[in-house]
Amino acid sequence: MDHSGEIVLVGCGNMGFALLEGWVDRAGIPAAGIHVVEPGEPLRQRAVARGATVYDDAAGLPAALRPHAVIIAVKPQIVGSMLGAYHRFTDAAVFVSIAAGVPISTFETTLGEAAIVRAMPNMPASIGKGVIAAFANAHTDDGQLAYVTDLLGAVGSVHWLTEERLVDAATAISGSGPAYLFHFIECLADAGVAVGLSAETALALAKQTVGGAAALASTSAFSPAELRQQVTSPNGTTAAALEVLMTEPGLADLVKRAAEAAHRRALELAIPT
Ligand SMILES: NC(=O)C1=CN([C@@H]2O[C@H](COP(=O)(O)OP(=O)(O)OC[C@H]3O[C@@H](n4cnc5c(N)ncnc54)[C@H](OP(=O)(O)O)[C@@H]3O)[C@@H](O)[C@H]2O)C=CC1
Ligand SMILES: O=C(O)[C@@H]1CCC=N1
Repeated sequence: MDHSGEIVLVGCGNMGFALLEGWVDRAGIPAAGIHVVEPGEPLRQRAVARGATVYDDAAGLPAALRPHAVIIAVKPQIVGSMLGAYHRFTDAAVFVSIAAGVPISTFETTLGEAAIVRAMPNMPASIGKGVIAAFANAHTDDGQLAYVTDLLGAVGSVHWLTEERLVDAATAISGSGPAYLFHFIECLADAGVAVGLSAETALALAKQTVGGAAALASTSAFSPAELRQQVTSPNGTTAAALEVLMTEPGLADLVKRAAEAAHRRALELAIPT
């Protein structure tokens, strides 16, 4: 990847900082070229600790700055009101929004015929293991598409989508998905305590089980269903557990309803408050 381009990162909260960490710590993108706009003093300080240049407001950005990319990582509800301050970058930069639900049309209302990408990363980007779904508007040229693919690809695998509405679907699966898995780890650890393990041992076993199973599922030639069958001895312990998890409506229904709720919320976030 060409590391010479400068980046403006707007919002350095949970996900903005995860991207910053991934770019600087894992992908070797020079922190000095990353300009972070973030009102929160402690959050600016942790960005400074990674080597980024920080500002409490867009007005502080240097007049001569011509970034290759402006990353919008603020809450969906405030996107519309803060975009105007970045209009001056539209002639040189591609705008990459990670805001859940906010449609490209909201950006075009303020930015006009700018290059805009709607991307949905997830938290494991902070350790270079993210997955990012993305959709670009028609004003994004091939060079900008390649640049954004490299930039997002530096922190995870990038999947370009053919329709913007699919970004909301991806949000419900991979954007929010890490939280589902973190909750599953909590549940598995609690279950471990219930059958007699110490809290510390139960959490260690639960974390490594989910991490190991995810790594195996990612790298194995077998499908998740085949791997599940390999763990399940006839009339054994796993079969006893899966009878609980897979008897309808079961876990499948619960996960489907959870993802549908996330998807509905993404659609609601498209409507300006
Ligand atoms: N968390 C996640 O795993 C993921 C989040 N996203 C999306 O990323 C975006 C950010 O989410 P998340 O990081 O969790 O939220 P956070 O609230 O942690 O981060 C947003 C940050 O932006 C700051 N901010 C507010 N106004 C401005 C402004 N005008 N200019 C610059 N920064 C500003 C906020 O400060 P303050 O709090 O003081 O207002 C806050 O520190 C959201 O749109 C979300 O949908 C996408 C994928 C995954
Ligand atoms: O919860 C949210 O709305 C954001 C989007 C995906 C993950 N976090």
